[in-house]
Amino acid sequence: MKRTALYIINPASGIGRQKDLEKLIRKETDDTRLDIEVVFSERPGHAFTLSQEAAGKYDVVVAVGGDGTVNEVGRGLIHSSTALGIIPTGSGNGLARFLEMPFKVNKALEVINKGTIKSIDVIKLNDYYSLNVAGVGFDAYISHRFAGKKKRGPLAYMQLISKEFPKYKSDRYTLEIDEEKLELDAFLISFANSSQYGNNFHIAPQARIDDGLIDVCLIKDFPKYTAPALLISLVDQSIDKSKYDKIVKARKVTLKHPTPLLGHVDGEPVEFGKDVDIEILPLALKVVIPPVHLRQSSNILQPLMEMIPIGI
Ligand SMILES: Nc1ncnc2c1ncn2[C@@H]1O[C@H](COP(=O)(O)OP(=O)(O)OP(=O)(O)O)[C@@H](O)[C@H]1O
Repeated sequence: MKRTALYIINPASGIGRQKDLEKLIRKETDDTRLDIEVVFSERPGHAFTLSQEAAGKYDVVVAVGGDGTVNEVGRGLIHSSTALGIIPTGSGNGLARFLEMPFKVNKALEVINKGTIKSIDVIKLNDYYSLNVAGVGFDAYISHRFAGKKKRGPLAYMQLISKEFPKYKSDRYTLEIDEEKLELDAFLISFANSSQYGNNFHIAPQARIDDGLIDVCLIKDFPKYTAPALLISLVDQSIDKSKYDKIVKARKVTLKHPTPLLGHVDGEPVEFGKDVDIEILPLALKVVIPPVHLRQSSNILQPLMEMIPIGI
């Protein structure tokens, strides 16, 4: 039986390769298997509305964009029969990389034509939903600073990090992780569903997306001179071996702070308030994943290669 798919394109995501995507989607669709419709998100939050309206009506709703778009579209499909598809055209693409989605658009479209469906967990933080990684601390601070900047892409992001890092001071947080109570000075605290932020920076190397658990990553206060080693350990997936890192797997977490917390959810800046209640929603979202021959595990150079606009 033919499946139905709604493509939601975010024209503002990524590094400017969105033009002609609609044509390419129509050209590469196998219309013996799939009936498609294509729409564009018109403003922040619009992809969520479109996706929520489509939940239960289409077999697949495809997010064409980065982690922000994937979050908006995915959030609209939680606990529905409709699966999330991903055509990764953003600048970080954390969930797409974790799921080993191919990054060439024609290959990613083949995944939508042929892919299989798997259920994944979702993390709920107060009224927000994270499909990938959410948190507070330095990464959240950077997401707030990065929002609204005209210069996008991984290089602009790294530039901002190197400018802000020397000035940044760790903060004190109170947590209850399942039954364990904890107070600590942390550089950042991440709540990870997948293993990586995006661009192959792995904050939770052992995370599994369907284990019903949140990987709570506590990066403690560390001397600034150890930053290069920590950065390398994010890339080579060994941050969990650092003495400045503690990772705890949990179902439920409460985070408290004396003043309202700036946070991020899948890289998008949010404001959490003083208390954050975090819980896992096991297997709450269906996702289209690539069949084995289309899986692409990516290396650290790939994000740079994607900036060269050939081969889409
Ligand atoms: N038509 C639009 N105009 C402006 N912004 C939009 C529009 N549609 C969606 N958005 C917003 O664009 C933002 C960025 O999208 P997205 O995260 O997908 O791309 P990215 O930031 O390039 O990728 P990544 O998150 O992988 O780094 C999201 O916050 C989304 O709400």
